[in-house]
Amino acid sequence: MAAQNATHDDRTAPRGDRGDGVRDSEIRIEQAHLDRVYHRLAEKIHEAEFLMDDAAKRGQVGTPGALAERDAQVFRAGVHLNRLNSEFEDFLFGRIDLLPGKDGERGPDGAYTSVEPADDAIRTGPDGDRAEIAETLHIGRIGVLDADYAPLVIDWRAPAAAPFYRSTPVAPGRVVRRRVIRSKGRRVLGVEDDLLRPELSATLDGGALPVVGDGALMAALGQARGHTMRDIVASIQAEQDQVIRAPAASITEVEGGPGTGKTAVALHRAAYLLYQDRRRYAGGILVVSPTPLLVAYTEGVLPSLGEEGQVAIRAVGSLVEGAEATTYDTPAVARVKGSSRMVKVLRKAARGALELPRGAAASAGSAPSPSSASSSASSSESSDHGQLTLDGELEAHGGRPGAGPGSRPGGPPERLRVVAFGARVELGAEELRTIREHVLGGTAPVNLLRPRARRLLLDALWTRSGAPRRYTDPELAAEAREGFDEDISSEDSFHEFLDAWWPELTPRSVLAAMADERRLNRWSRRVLNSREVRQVARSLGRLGPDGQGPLSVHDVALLDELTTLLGTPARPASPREADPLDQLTGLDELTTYADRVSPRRSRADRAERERADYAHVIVDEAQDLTPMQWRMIGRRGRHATWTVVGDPAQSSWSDPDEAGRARDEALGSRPRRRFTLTVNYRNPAEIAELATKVLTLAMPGTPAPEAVRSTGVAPRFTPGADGGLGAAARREAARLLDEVDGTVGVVVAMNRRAQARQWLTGLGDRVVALGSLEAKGLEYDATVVVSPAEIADESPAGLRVLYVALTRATQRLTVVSGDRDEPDANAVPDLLRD
Ligand SMILES: Nc1ncnc2c1ncn2[C@@H]1O[C@H](COP(=O)(O)OP(=O)(O)OP(=O)(O)O)[C@@H](O)[C@H]1O
Repeated sequence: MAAQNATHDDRTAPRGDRGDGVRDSEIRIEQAHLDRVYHRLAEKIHEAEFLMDDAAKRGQVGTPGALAERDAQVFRAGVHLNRLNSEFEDFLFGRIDLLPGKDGERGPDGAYTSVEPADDAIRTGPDGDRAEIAETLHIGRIGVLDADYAPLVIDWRAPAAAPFYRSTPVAPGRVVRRRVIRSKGRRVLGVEDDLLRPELSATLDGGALPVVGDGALMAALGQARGHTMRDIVASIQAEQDQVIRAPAASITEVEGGPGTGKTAVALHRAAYLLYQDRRRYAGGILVVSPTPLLVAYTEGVLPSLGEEGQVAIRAVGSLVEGAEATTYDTPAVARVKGSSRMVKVLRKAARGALELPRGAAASAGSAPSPSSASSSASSSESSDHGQLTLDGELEAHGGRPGAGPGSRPGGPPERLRVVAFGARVELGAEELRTIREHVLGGTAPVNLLRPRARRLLLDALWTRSGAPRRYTDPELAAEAREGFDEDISSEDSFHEFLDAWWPELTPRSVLAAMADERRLNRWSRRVLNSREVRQVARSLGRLGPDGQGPLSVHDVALLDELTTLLGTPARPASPREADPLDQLTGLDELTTYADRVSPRRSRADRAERERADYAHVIVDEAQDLTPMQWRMIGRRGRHATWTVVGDPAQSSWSDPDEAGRARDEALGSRPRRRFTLTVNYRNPAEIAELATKVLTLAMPGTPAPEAVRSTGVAPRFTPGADGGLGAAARREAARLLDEVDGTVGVVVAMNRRAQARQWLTGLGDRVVALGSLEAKGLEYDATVVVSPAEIADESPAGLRVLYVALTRATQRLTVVSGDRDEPDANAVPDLLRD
């Protein structure tokens, strides 16, 4: 739209406004329409309530058929009622006034399908071009038809609503006036118009077409920011609309600089896809976000668009069930853990962990002994010689007296002894090792190899017993073998031996076992250097011997890789919870109303647990994903279509080429459709200009998006040198809190996070302290960026991280410079000078 082509000055007076009289009368017109819509909604709600009531009465009949019918009817009515009620607030937001269409045909939703004006729509004359408005469409969050099935409101995602977003003064199609309606509850508060054919004298119902205000975009951008993102449904711009409505086939890639609406567009696309093909996407849409802060910030957008439940928004550190990252690794450790080199290391660890002391890597058993997992060099892996006899006797040399194999502190048992055919049969350490190596020879997941290992143990015992020599008749031999297997496998002690020798490994325990530097060194030979080994081992020490300690964001991708490498053995399904209705009717397949409309949370929880594969995956801030994270996300979208949004210039990952290869692998060879967003809706031109200096250093030659507005207020620089960073940051945050109505973010280097929270104590909840990596994707009315040099020096991708930090503000930016910034006399850091 017009706003994309020129920087708008917030200080100029609105164009096209013909005074309060016109505005008021236009508001009255829209109010009358909204009243009609509400009236119709009230009728629909009444219908839904009647259905619920009627269905409840039918339930009293008590026959299985009546109950089933009641249930289905209550469900339909309940969903309908919910939908109507939840969309009741502020759902009518747009209107377009159209010229007659070329063919003038109406589509299934009652709207004209043609986009171009009819040939005779515009009459040229000596006083200029004239035309009459042929049709008016109102756009809202859901579609509403009147009693005669004529559209009162068209769903924003319907094809007929597309011109509301797509039309521009350059390509207006049939749209003459595009209006955004602001309403709260039942009251229309305001209207903002864009005139898309300003040269045309258009009439509506015989009178001149009035135009009010200066367009909704500027009104939306000027609003104060809160702690959550708002939807942009009323002011989606043409280039954004193209992404939102792009066909879902294969892979949609979107690039764009800071503030170009990538996150907003990605979320609106999720809502659009569900509208387009609900059946297909009921399989689930996953939105992957870089941080829990961004998840919390964006979570409200989809519910505000009427979509919930089918879309899971997850931080990249929360993608594995039961794991929630709560810490960050240092950049050096993150670099190693995120690299695809870790695949090799983890493969070795997953197999090598079988050799560990029982408590160190197995799921079952008691807490590990002090000499296990995280203990360092002294934790020998084969000091114990526990053995087992099938007559139930355990001989534990070096173990605690009387302890079973599940709690022995040493390594796996080194001898298996059974009594068969009245004689003792034994497999020693060497044979056991040979069998293990043989079984581990393939690539199958370790936990799934246990049945094969068990079989080979039985084979070896059978051979060692001498039975093959005794039974020359194959039929007799087979029979005897069957009995032999049965006898041995039915003994508890054989199971205990197996549990100790081939325990079921858990990803967490294997990861914890990697905290032993010597062990990790062995598993990562020729892959990691000794410094890397030391750093990674030390960071994994945080997990504790049982692996239950806090996880870092990068640990989660390692856990996911281990989950695949280890495999999860099939378990008996847990019985479905008894439903009272089942007992009444015996109709097992019937899902009850209670099931379906039970609190959304439990349904979402269930879905999350069950879903390993999604129908569509949306990746936000894709530039930040490490190769290991791409592998993790790729596993969740093997059969999915994808939308991937990001900005290479904001990447905090140090090796874009390696990440690029992992991304290609995750997305596969399917065709890709690429879009670029070019307009910065967040930062005023003054802030964008400063940030561009860092962009030029970080990624020379990368074009910066064009800022759409200006505030006339330049960024402020202030010194915080000589240990005065905290005082200066606090003072500037307080000043900004006075200057803006909304939020203030104070962005510091990651290692100053805790300190920064202290600095801001007592300033209230409109101000937030953030580490540079946490600022990703967020925005504030005003920001204080503390010591750009500290942020830039923190990692190899530091300049790009600084670029992110500098582009978070919608109104004001203050930069506090520290000693490291080498500020000039005006406190401008070296990095930000021309
Ligand atoms: N068409 C629009 N109408 C109103 N506001 C918009 C529009 N497009 C974007 N915005 C606003 O601009 C801001 C930036 O949007 P968003 O966070 O989606 O950008 P982004 O490209 O993801 O930014 P970054 O890469 O910096 O994280 C948000 O406040 C968003 O609501």
